Amino acid sequence: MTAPRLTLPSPAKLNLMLHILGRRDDGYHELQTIFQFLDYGDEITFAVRDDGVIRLHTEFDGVPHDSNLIVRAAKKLQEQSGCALGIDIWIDKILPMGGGIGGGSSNAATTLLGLNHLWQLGWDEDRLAGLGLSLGADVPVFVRGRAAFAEGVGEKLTPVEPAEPWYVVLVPQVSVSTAEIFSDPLLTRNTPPIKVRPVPEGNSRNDCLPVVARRYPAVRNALNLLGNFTEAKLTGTGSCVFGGFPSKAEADKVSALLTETLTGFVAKGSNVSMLHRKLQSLL
Ligand SMILES: C[C@](O)(CO)[C@H](O)COP(=O)(O)OP(=O)(O)OC[C@H]1O[C@@H](n2ccc(N)nc2=O)[C@H](O)[C@@H]1O
Ligand SMILES: Nc1ncnc2c1ncn2[C@@H]1O[C@H](COP(=O)(O)OP(=O)(O)OP(=O)(O)O)[C@@H](O)[C@H]1O
Repeated sequence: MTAPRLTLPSPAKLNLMLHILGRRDDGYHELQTIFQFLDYGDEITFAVRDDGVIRLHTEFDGVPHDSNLIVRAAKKLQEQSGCALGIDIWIDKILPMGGGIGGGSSNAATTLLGLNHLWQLGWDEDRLAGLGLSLGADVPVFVRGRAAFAEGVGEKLTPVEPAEPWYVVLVPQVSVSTAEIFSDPLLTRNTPPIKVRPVPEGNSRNDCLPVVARRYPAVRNALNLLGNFTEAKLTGTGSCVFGGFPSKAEADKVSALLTETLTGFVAKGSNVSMLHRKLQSLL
């Protein structure tokens, strides 16, 4: 008998602002950032196996099977929970890699939440977010599924409720290495912490932008083009660039003009991840 399949969303995120406060002894940077989700992302399908084998059936260019964050997340959860079950996994991948919209981190979080459900582990969110952090700084926010003001390396999360506009997201055809941007000597690393909550208006800067724009002409070009219509921002360390619009019609109009020469998409901002909305509907 074939096992039933469960398909779950794996949404993208945007960093609505990103300040770098300093560098820790382990080389990681202390940040303040606001994460919001997009109603746009990959879809991951799971089917439980009873032989303990973990197998991702979809191949990724340049990412070996055992290095894929989906497989690493599944293996860690299996090891730490002592679960004897395995899993077959397929992914419909639409999120660009190295785009700053968190595709790999989101895939890891969807895997953790999906397997917790299918393997009936009963882990709570704190424990899943803790395991997630060991896979990447952006994984915990995807595990928790609420738009958040993040501190530390991105793991200290306070829920926030920014406006939920329609975004035009441009995807310059370059993959930006997060590690490379964080090691650039010219990176601003001394922005004073914001101590007031909620974060006051006028703090929407991304400290990575000058370094990324200098290194990647394609990102600079996307910022300039979108900047003709709205405030154009960089998410994470890029490469993606985004701007908000009050309606889908306006976002579609600008997107149609820009995607004649650039790749991009339109998506709604969301303060609750579509993964969590789907999981809630299963209970
Ligand atoms: C820049 C952001 O995208 C903002 O959301 C994230 O903080 C990056 O999160 P991520 O892709 O999950 O990052 P990780 O896979 O943990 O780290 C990639 C590399 O970026 C650097 N890194 C990352 C996060 C951070 N707070 N400080 C860093 O210095 C480190 O060199 C690390 O080796
Ligand atoms: N399932 C996965 N999806 C995407 N990338 C993965 C995955 N597993 C491993 N990777 C590796 O992780 C790298 C970063 O991918 P990711 O899509 O998370 O980048 P990103 O959007 O810039 O993320 P972030 O905003 O978290 O920095 C990829 O270049 C790839 O080598």
